[in-house]
Amino acid sequence: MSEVRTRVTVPLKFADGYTTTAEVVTFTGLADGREHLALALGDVANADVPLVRPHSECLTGDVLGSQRCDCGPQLREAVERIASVGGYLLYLRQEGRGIGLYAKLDAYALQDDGLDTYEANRALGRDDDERDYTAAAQMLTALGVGAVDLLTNNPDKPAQLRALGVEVRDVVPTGVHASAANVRYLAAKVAHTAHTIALPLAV
Ligand SMILES: Nc1nc2c(ncn2[C@@H]2O[C@H](COP(=O)(O)OP(=O)(O)OP(=O)(O)O)[C@@H](O)[C@H]2O)c(=O)[nH]1
Ligand SMILES: [Zn+2]
Repeated sequence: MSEVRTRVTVPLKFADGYTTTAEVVTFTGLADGREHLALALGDVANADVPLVRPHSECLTGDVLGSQRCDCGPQLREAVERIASVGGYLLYLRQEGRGIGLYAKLDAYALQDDGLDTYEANRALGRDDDERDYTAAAQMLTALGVGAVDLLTNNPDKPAQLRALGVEVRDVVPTGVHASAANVRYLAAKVAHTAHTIALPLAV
C-alpha cells in the first residue's frame, strides 16, 4: 500500500513571471519504485472534483525548453489551470513514454533520418508507449482522491486509470501548442494514438 511520505511547500516562479505555490508530495510504496511527485495546487481541499494532470517527465521539453515536443508549454498551462480550480499535477517519471532519456534521444536521431516518433521506438525494439499508470492511481488513493477531472489529450490515460479503479468524471483537453518544430510529432500522436489535438492547418 502506498502512503504519503512528505508534504513540503514550494513557491514556484516560471520564466514568464507567473507565480504560484505548490505543496509537493512524495510517497512510499509506489509500484514501480520511482520517485514520482504530486503537486497540490490551488484550493484543492475545497475542490468538488479535483482537476488532475498526469504529466509524463520530459527533461528536454520541461526543463530545457525543447521545441521538438509540446511538453514544456503543457506543463506551464497545466500548473496555472489546476491552481485556478484546485487539483494535482502528477509529475510522473516516465521519460520518453517510458523508454528513458537516452533511448528517447536515440529515437530523436532516428526521427531525423525520417522515421516518425512511434516508428523510431519500434526501430529501437521498444513499444510505441511503455507507460503504466499504476503508480499514478496509487498516488491518488494515498491523497484520498476518489474522483477526478483529467487534463489530457491522451485517451490511454483515462482508460488505464479507470481500469485501475479511479473514477474519471471528465476528460479535459489541454491547449494546442503547435510550432513548426513539433507539428509532425503532434500529427503522429493524433494519427497513431488518437490524441485529441485540434491541429491548425498550418503553423
Ligand atoms: N520515445 C519517445 N518519447 C517522446 C518523444 N517525444 C516526447 N516523448 C515523451 O513523451 C512523453 C509525453 O507524451 P506525449 O505523447 O507527448 O503526450 P501524452 O502525455 O501522451 O498526452 P497528453 O496528456 O495529452 O500530454 C514524455 O515522457 C516525453 O519525454 C519521442 O519522440 N519519442
Ligand atoms: Zn516532450
